[in-house]
Amino acid sequence: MYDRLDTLRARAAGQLAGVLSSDRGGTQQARTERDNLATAGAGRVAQLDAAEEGLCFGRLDLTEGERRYIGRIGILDDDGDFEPLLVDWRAPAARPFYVATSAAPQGVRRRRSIRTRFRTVVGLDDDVLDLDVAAGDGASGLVGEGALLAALTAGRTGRMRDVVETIQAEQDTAIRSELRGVLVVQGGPGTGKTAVALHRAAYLLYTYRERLVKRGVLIVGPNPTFLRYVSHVLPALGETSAVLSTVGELFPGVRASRTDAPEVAEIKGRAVLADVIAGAVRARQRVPEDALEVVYEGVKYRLERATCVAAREAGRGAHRLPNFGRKAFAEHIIDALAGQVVDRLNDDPHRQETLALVNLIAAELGEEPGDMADGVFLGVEDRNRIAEALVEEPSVQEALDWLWPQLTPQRLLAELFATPELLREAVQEAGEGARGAEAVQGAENAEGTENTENTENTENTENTENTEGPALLTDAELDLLLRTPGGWSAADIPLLDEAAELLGDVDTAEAARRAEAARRARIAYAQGALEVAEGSRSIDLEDPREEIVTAVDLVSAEMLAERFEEVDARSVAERAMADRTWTFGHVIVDEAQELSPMAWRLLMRRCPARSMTLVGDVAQTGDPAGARSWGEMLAPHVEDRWRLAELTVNYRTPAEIMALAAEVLRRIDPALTPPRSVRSAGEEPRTVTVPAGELVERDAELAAAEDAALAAGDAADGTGTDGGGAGAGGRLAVLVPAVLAADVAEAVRARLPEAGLGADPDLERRTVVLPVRQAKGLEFDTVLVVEPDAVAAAVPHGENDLYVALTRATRRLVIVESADSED
Ligand SMILES: Nc1ncnc2c1ncn2[C@@H]1O[C@H](COP(=O)(O)OP(=O)(O)OP(=O)(O)O)[C@@H](O)[C@H]1O
Repeated sequence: MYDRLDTLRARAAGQLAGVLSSDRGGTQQARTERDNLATAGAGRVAQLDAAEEGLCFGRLDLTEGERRYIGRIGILDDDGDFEPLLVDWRAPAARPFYVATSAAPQGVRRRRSIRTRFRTVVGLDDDVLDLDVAAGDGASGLVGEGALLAALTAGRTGRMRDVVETIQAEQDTAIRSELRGVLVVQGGPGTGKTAVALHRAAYLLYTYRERLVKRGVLIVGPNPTFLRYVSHVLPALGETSAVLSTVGELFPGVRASRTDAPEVAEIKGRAVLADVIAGAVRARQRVPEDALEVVYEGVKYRLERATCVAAREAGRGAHRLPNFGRKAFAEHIIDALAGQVVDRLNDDPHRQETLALVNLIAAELGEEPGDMADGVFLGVEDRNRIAEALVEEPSVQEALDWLWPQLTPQRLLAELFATPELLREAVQEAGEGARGAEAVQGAENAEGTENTENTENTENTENTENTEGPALLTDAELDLLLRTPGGWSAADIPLLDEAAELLGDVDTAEAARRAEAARRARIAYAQGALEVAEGSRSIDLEDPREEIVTAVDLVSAEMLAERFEEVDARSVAERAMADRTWTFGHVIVDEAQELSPMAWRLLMRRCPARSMTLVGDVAQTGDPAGARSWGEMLAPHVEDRWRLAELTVNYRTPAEIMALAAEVLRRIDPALTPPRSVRSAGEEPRTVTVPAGELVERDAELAAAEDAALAAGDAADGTGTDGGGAGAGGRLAVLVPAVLAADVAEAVRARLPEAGLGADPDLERRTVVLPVRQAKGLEFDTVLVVEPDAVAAAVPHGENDLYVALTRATRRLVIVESADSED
């Protein structure tokens, strides 16, 4: 198989070299096609390279005598019959490797796990399924137990690895679940949810390639540290077309750099903010109490309230989105002003004298008095010219901007959060808007019409009665939202997206309009080209008895135009991340319990087809805006149309450590069951109690001792490197309450200068110090949890954070608490 891999690789590399060295000239079209070929060729080479390590890892001996090899990619024999030499792990034929048991052997007699190191086989594990039945074995429920345990006890490296060789049956079911609809994968710590999420992405891209490569698959993770931790898994599986992102990176052109206090982030995450933003948008379409004055050519004109109300109605009637309705509104205002200017000029006190003079001249010339005789002084064209001049007038522009500004999401939110009056107006308007919409909704439902557009805006208004309801946000909450402008936080991103949605993307609409105009131009051009072809058809060939096929018969103008369309050479990922309105073929969310209702609204917009995989654990929710229940979280978007896959086996945390974590889980919710650990470590968790004043120093001391122990392991393995760099012997994390993070990091640095510290530390360092919240989704061989009581006491999800912290270790857990905290 490796011989065949070498051949395929040489061929792919040769083709790529050919494309790259070919003539760089030619038309734009030719260049773009060449770029696309080169990208595809490079992808193929990368895919073949990725298959090198562990190319073939399984064999199935079927009862019927067939033998199948399972591996990272599919390889066909090329001796003429193109029999599969190796079956891709994602192909249906590979499935029994993951799910066959002695109770349900699926035609499998023997499953063999093959372990290789480079190109040498170093181990075999056989499950003889019919023998297992005879011996009463196979009760562990694990598939390929030997290979699995070998994988689980290996030292961690600071990067997540793929698990294709040892996927377990319940994970396989989730991975291969169909593409459509919303799949929720719920599982306790260490049950392989992240592994499932990533392998599912690879499976979907393989199985539904045509459909998914064009729109892309988006994988959302909780923070950049986590994304870096998992970022090697898909490339190692030969997949490079998934987009990894946090929610904070999903608004093009904005990078979240500001940090919100947790209570502020929580308010910003509430679904009611959608109403507040809708209110803010409406409130920006103002009318004056009495009238607004504008100055044109030194003369004051009044825009009466009634005129402004009528203009606002005209704008709102013209388009649902204010940035598109504004044109109609502005035309109304300008028209009203132009009318006033014309009237004023016509009422000029000198007009009668001028008229008499003009008539006199006309009479002298022996001409008719003409138009002017009936009093029409300024015609339609004059009025249009005045209107054009008015649009340019600063005073008029100022009035228009006050009445109905053209807003970007950034300007709307920056001004909203910096101006108490705007915020209050927005909330008031939101209350009225929501009540109004609810009434409309009620009426429409009564008529039996379905209105999907409005449901999203009214979904959180149960508590706003038709009469005056409770305020959507309290005064104290409004105060928390106020801040000076400058920079955006992660919690602002869904709000910006919401605002863009409610205002109308002028840029996007403009781009679409230009694209459509260009398409029409190309069609017109192509039509011309076809006509020329038709006209120049040789007369000699025009034999009515023969069916002559010409270009005109073969292609339509549209087809020809498509051929000339410039193909966008950017990757799907690049295009998707640059376009706010991009919709993905599938969206996968890891640690999905952490997302706020506002973040869900953003993600749902990126996936209108609702083809999604959401993995997480509602018992691990740490974010104040996160979810308590999947049903509650999903109801506004898909009601109860989602399916659940549950993972019950913990592959990470040894039984001894899990027993301790289970106590915390009981405190979170006695109804929850901890996942069953697949192995024990043979070592109980250790608690070290230290005097309160020495806590920080002793943490550093213990961290140094554990670091040294891991380093010794590295040295024994022969994988160690100098200092605190990467080695395969294992990783240590010191997990601390946020308030102690800086002090402990400083003390650890003094002893271990190479340790990974700070907001986004390098996880490949042997030792890292992390605030507990940052440890979500990660794992380490040894974990030191500092001051667990302080972690648990944090509001509102302290116990959940502690549960997360206690379940990060694959081998050893040390708890450090101060004597005071024990009291
Ligand atoms: N089938 C498997 N074979 C080998 N290792 C596995 C398997 N499933 C999971 N693991 C390993 O178990 C560990 C935990 O997996 P993962 O991080 O995906 O769990 P999780 O459910 O996302 O955990 P948490 O919710 O605590 O973040 C990882 O090291 C992963 O590689």
